[in-house]
Amino acid sequence: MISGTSVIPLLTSVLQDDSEWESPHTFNPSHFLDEQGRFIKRDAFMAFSAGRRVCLGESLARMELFLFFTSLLQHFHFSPPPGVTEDDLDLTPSVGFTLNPSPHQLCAVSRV
Ligand code: HEM
Repeated sequence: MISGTSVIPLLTSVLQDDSEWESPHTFNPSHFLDEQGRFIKRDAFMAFSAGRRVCLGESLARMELFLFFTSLLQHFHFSPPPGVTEDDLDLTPSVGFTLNPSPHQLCAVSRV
């Protein structure tokens, strides 16, 4: 490869690799749980890339996401709106520069 060539890694090649993930195209948090429900680290989860150009903000991003979501889940119970079941939810991502969830309505009921 010629020096100075721009390289754009396609992380979907590993993040959606069907030899690595049980259901690579669906939102499935169980990918990160063993049979006992304990967290497992998956080497194929490379959302922050790897090597020399790995994300410099990885630890900050992981800490922020942990604090943000645990704090929400400790304070609220989330559910679909009345009349909608979890099976009715369409979790197909909208495709853009990144994969985003499509807009949903939900109820957040205070736990306290
Ligand atoms: C969920 C959140 C984040 C994700 C998924 C993410 C993902 C990534 C990825 C995949 C790259 C490599 C891009 C490439 O191929 O060159 C990258 C680079 C980078 N990220 Fe993040 N990032 C996140 C949050 C952050 C935060 C919070 C910061 C800083 C506060 C940050 C700072 C950087 C920097 C400076 C680079 C460039 C590193 C380099 O090329 O030397 N990122 N990020």
